[in-house]
Amino acid sequence: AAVEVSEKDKIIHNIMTQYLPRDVDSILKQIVNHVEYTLARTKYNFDEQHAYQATAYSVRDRLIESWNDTQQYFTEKDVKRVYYLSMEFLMGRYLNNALLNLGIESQYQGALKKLGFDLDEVEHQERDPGLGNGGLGRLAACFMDSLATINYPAWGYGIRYKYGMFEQRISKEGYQIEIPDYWLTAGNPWEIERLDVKYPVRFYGEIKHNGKHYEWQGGEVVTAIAYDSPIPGYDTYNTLNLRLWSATPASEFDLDSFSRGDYYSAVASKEAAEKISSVLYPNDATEAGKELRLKQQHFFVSATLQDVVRRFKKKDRPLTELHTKVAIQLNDTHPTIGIAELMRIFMDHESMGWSAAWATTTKVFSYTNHTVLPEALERWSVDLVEKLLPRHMQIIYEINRRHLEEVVKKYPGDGDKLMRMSIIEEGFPKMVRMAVLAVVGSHHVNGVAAIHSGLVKSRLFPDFYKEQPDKFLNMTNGVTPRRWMQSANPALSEVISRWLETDEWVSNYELCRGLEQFVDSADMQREFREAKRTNKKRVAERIKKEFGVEVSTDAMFDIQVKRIHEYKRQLMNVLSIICRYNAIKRMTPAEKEECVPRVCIIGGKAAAGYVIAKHIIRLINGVSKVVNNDKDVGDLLKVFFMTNYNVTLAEDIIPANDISQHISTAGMEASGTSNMKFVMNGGLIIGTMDGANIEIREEIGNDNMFIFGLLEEEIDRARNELKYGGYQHTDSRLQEAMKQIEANKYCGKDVSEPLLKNLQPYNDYYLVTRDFSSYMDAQARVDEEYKNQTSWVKKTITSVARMGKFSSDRTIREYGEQIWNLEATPFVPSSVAYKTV
Ligand SMILES: [N-]=[N+]=N[C@]1([C@H](N)O)O[C@H](CO)[C@@H](O)[C@H](O)[C@H]1O
Repeated sequence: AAVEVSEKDKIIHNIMTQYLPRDVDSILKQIVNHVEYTLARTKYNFDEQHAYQATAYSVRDRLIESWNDTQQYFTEKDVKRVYYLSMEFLMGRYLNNALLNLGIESQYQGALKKLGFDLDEVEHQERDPGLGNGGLGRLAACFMDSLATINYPAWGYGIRYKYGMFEQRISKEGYQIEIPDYWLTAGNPWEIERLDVKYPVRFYGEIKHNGKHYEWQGGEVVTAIAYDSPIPGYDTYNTLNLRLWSATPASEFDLDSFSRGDYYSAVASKEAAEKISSVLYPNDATEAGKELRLKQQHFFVSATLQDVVRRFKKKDRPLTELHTKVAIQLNDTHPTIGIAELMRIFMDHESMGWSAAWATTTKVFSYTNHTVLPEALERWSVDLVEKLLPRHMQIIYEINRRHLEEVVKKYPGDGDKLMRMSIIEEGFPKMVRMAVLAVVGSHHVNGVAAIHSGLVKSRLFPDFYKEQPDKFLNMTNGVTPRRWMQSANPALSEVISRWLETDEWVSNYELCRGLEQFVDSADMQREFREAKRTNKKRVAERIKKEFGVEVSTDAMFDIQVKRIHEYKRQLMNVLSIICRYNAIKRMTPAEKEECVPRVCIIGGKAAAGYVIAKHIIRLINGVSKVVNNDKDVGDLLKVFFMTNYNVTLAEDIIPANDISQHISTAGMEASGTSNMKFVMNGGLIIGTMDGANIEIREEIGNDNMFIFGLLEEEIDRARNELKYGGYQHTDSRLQEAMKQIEANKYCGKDVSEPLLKNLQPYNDYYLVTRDFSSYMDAQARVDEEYKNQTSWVKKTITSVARMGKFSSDRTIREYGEQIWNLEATPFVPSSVAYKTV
């Protein structure tokens, strides 16, 4: 049917009809325009930082165009949207990713060149927004890129922390120091402050019943303000929205206290409000358990749900149909309070009855678990929830009462099952198990790799799995090939595109299988090696600059970068480095000839309060100092702890890997995602049968990986053997290394003692001593294999070719088909209301 076009539309339509032109000269004008009109600087005098800002604003203009059209198109098509709720979004730098996804990098290169700037240098001006801890936060970012690229209607919702992940510095003694990361010093051109999008969020207070429904009154109210960032898809017009909330005081100023002359509390309430979104809790895979953390969770979830319900209600239809247009994914238990919050909104604001409210709520939410580590499973004391969120505690009690009623009906008298399946953990104090609430309130629950999803069913929620097996799914993680290959590794990406004669693999990774037919081609092998050498050279220069040490790019670059955590066993890595060092010290010149030189790179942050993890960093720096200054060793072994590991550093060093380490105690790394990035960037893995390592091995083949160590099902027995003296390691290399540590060869007693204590059989919970010999055998296999560079490069080519499963596009398609039931909705500029290309 013809679309009714108002006069106003006709006028609007005839201005700004075209998308911003993409030629170099137009882009140059747009950049200089922003220097003048946005940065208010003269076009004759602006430096690299200003050039970055102006470039960012001009790219943002383009994103805003397709962003507005995409949202309008989704509204016009009345599509179902998924809302990804996450306390963390580790986005990394925006500029280069936006230029590549818009397919406009070379034009910007040309325009900036004409202005006397180098695009690479300009991109380095950008701060890396560290709004996340590690894998979980970065996964959310990769997912946003894939959601946009495969044209799924989606929004990301989170918190706009003023202080992101702390900046890590290393003292001259080798200890980690945490520096607050105020990342907004130069502002953020990639966000739009939405002063018109704000919601009240309440805390504390009391509950009244007004005869019709409950009312939550009193307490504290803060205002959530929205900050929107456009998320461009690759090679599509679709541009999604990431909405991050920032807390401000409900009333700008508490005039009453002020007029009472109580100036301090007038300001205090302002600060208290802003504190809610001020800092990210730096814990990875461990819960914070602090009141402010729960406040942060309720803050962003309440604002989000109010926003989602407002959007749904734009069209006149019953809220009992919310699930037909809205899917909400809980990124771990952090947003789980949302289940009680949606019930509150439905019943207290929308007058829905309990059953209708619950029926709709459980059709809206689905939950992803990211770890089985007991210390990471969030539990809040009932007292705290009752104090902070009294209405929610009421609702949680009622959810639990009705839930357990069903359990009792089916298993009368089975008190243990009741206890295991209860959202409330009895005891002093009583606790609310957020993971159980998430399972009870969700229509689907998934783990993030096959082995992990198995443990979620068998170890975390066996009773629930027994009742509803179909509720439990596996969604193996993935990473976006845009940032982690095309942007981070142009050298290798260029080789792949040339041999495949297309760069479509960037949005359809399965096409890379086509590389396998060339695996025996000397030319392809040479080009893969040259790309690797280019990346190793860049990292060698970085090491020279940062540590003043020359490294040879003929050496094998051995990299382990991830959060420092005992289960990730960086300690086992540094112990093997000490053994390698001792072995080299004993080598004859002839043996040294045969020895494969290694550059060992380790990096990662330890949570601020995680003492043992910080000790491990101190030991690594101690070993690095001794080894790197030992003339006997020379180029055969170099060790570096790369400071302040974050997304930008990962993009720089991952392409330079020959071998990367993913050596967690089996059953403890839910998935891992850096393992995928390393192999996609032409390296091989030494690892345990844990997390996604297992599926990577299935996809690329056992010959292309160096697997070692106990299997998950062997762990409990091994722990008991160690604990009760059934097993004592006899590895003389390990004993020698531990003796040296005890002698404080690499660090002081403050560090050596606690670390050695944890290696004692009864204490070695992470089985470092138990897996050590098998690990060293695998390391010896790596050395042997690396000597044959042709076979090595063939393994890397085969591996790159077979990594299609680990593109986050595959992961998101599975979520879309099996959990969210979404339609890909590519925006096609057609109807009158839209611009034309
Ligand atoms: N929390 N948490 N979980 C993790 C990571 N630490 O962020 O989530 C990541 C993303 O799912 C996993 O890859 C990783 O194994 C797991 O430990």
